[in-house]
Amino acid sequence: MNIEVVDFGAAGLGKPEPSATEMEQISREIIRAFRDIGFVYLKNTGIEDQTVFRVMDISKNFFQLPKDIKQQYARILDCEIPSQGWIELESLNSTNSEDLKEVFNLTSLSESHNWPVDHDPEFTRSMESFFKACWQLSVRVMKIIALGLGLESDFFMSKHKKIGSNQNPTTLRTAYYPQIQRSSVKENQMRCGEHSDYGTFTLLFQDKNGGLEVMHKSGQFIAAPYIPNTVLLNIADTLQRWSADTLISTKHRVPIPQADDMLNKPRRSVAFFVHPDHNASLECFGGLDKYSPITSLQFLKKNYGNLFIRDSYPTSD
Ligand SMILES: O=C(O)CCC(=O)C(=O)O
Ligand SMILES: [Fe+2]
Repeated sequence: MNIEVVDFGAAGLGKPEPSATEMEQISREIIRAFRDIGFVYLKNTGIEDQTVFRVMDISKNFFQLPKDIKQQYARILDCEIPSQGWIELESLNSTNSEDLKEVFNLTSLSESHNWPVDHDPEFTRSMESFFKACWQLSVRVMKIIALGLGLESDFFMSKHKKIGSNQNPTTLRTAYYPQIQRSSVKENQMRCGEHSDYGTFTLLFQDKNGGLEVMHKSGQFIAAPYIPNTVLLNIADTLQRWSADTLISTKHRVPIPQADDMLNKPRRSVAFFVHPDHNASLECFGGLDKYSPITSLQFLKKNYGNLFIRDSYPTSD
């Protein structure tokens, strides 16, 4: 019951165009890995640990700023980009206590809204540059998943054209999980409560402390440890519906560590949540008609209305 590791090398960033045979092999392996669990590790993607750890280190400087300064960059739910900004103690699972973490989200590259440029210009630059690297890798992943599902190679790309703008909710999230006092942990509280992601798929990078757990199709949670120089790729809710449940959006969580020495270690992670454009029409592909067509934004508003509270958000063709 392990999460498989797939070698993405031939399609990694900085490599020349992979051959059709190489692309087919990677896509076969990824789709096969998704049969039992909606998570797979990719190695040799062209994004190395060194780059990821640098983003985590620079993020820490932001998280260490006094609360009243971070508050100036807090997420504003009632605005065009409701995901962007700093969030303290978010709850990803409404039945539980809030998560023991703080995060900063970057969604729009074209707006400086909520950006701590004056307090921390290095943070701004490193997040923007990592957003772009993850975006490039995601485009390659989109091609490979399309191929593995027998779709046109630009099938997903054509629905994700506005990443980095206010017309697409794709988000880079840097998260900081502080040290924990066991006595102050509330009942059912976690570092990150059990949930599935909302969008198309997610790229997830953990620090060396690991800690993520993922639900196997048997219902049992299994460890998804840190593996050097890999990224975790997981299917999210929008792609599950779009694929008429062929691909499964897997629940995951980060519990409170059992070992006392791990409680004293802060934990960091960085995630890139890929979403279709707001106005992308999601008709179940492959000739399946399990769910009626819906736009990406309608799907988000229907299922995550607590985040998408406005009547309308920017769209254009
Ligand atoms: O921090 C992690 O490893 C997981 C975070 C996560 O799953 C999320 O923010 O959606
Ligand atoms: Fe998640």
